[in-house]
Amino acid sequence: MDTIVEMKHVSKQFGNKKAVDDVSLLIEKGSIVAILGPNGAGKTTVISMLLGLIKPTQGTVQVMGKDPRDIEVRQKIGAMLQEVSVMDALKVHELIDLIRSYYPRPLDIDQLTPLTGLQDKDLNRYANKLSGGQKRRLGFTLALAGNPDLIFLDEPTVGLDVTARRVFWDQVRTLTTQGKTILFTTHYLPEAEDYADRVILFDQGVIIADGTPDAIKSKLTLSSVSFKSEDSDLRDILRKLPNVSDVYEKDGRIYTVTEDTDGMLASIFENKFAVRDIRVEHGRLDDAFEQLTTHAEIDNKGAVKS
Ligand SMILES: Nc1ncnc2c1ncn2[C@@H]1O[C@H](COP(=O)(O)OP(=O)(O)OP(=O)(O)O)[C@@H](O)[C@H]1O
Repeated sequence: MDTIVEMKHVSKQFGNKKAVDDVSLLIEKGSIVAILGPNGAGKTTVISMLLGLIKPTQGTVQVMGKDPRDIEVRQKIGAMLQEVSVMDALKVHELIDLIRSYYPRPLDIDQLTPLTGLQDKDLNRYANKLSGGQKRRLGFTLALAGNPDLIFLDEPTVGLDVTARRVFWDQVRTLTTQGKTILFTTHYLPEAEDYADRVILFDQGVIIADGTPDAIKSKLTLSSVSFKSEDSDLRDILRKLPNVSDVYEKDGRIYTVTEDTDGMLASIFENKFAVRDIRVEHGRLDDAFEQLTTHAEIDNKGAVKS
């Protein structure tokens, strides 16, 4: 594996608060990694350490084999943070040129705009006059301006409509084919599910799940095949089928819980069960996330409260 980011036993303490607690991780070059977690989980603290903005209290952080504060590393990193702090007195093209000037081998503006969807007509406008969506595109443009190898995107699609989101993620995918690595945060989990190669889920300063979205879902969520049927004996027959772990009825539908939805469909057709309106449902990353981050409180009588 070609490693671009390495954290070894990293902790960050703010006063009494341990925001990050003994985190170790490696990130592979060319991957798209989603850093997820509920509010206060430690995501921003981790990213700030990777960007070299704050120092760990303990442990080591290396980006491209060096300290992230090293100038050579900084010149290979681009970041799109939540609020683009747009300088009022500058026009869009001036702002882009300013950021380009910090980097040794920046992209030209006409290479950048097709990548980020910023329109030529926006280049001459004052940055603070742009709409929310245009500001996100400008933020993305500034993150890519220096032609970085490692790109941080903090909630990059907030305020973008559905089409703009899709175009955005298609462009991100294109960047990884050029060997670039993407680290992003989002509270919009379907986006992580659809576009991340890997999800790292933080909670209370530690990593509580790490893997492909499919691996995390299959470990934590259930799949089902459901249908409508008037056959009153069917539920008992279904319970006896191999791979069916539960059968229940909800809103006029019979649900069979199974890891093998294809096998379940085959059984329905082979046995000619009198069913209609068949649906196959797989658990979503949201379900896994909720399951992992809902902290059950135990009261003093030993009962678990969610
Ligand atoms: N500069 C700071 N001083 C004191 N406490 C801090 C500081 N920065 C973060 N914290 C605390 O550390 C914990 C982790 O914060 P962090 O901002 O990393 O979480 P997050 O996962 O990014 O949350 P969010 O999704 O709300 O942005 C929180 O309890 C936060 O209050």
